[in-house]
Amino acid sequence: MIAIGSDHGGYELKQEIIEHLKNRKIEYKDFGSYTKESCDYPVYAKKVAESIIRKECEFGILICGTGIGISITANKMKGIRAALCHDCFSAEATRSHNDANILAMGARVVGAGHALKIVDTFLDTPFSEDERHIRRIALIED
Ligand SMILES: O=C(CO)[C@H](O)[C@H](O)[C@H](O)COP(=O)(O)O
Repeated sequence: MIAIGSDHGGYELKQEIIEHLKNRKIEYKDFGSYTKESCDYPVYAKKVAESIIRKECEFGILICGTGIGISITANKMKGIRAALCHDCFSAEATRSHNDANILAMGARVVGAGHALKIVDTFLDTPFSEDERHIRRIALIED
């Protein structure tokens, strides 16, 4: 199950990603926002992060205008490793090396076509399970 959330700045891209997840038959839970009305990204970052901490969802996708505010917020929560990615190389590396559990993007930074490729790369790349990466993630958690 994928948790997805955005503020108003990310609302339209969120809806495009939801359509993409439906086409790929990937289950998702939409934590809002549900309109383009101005709202506060920390609210949605918290909802998505909590669903991962509860293990209700395996991964999260968070979108705001830049991806910055929403990823800063998510990373304040223990157990969350939110990666702000605007290219496929970073999306692959953060899954493989950091075992990132949230992908953050900025809808004012990246186009929808590219964003969908980044989503696919993130969701389709496994964690490497390499000892050095496990050690570094444990240091993050400490
Ligand atoms: O937190 C952000 C900046 O890193 C996001 O991009 C927000 O979406 C942005 O600040 C919202 O801006 P707005 O002027 O209220 O639309």
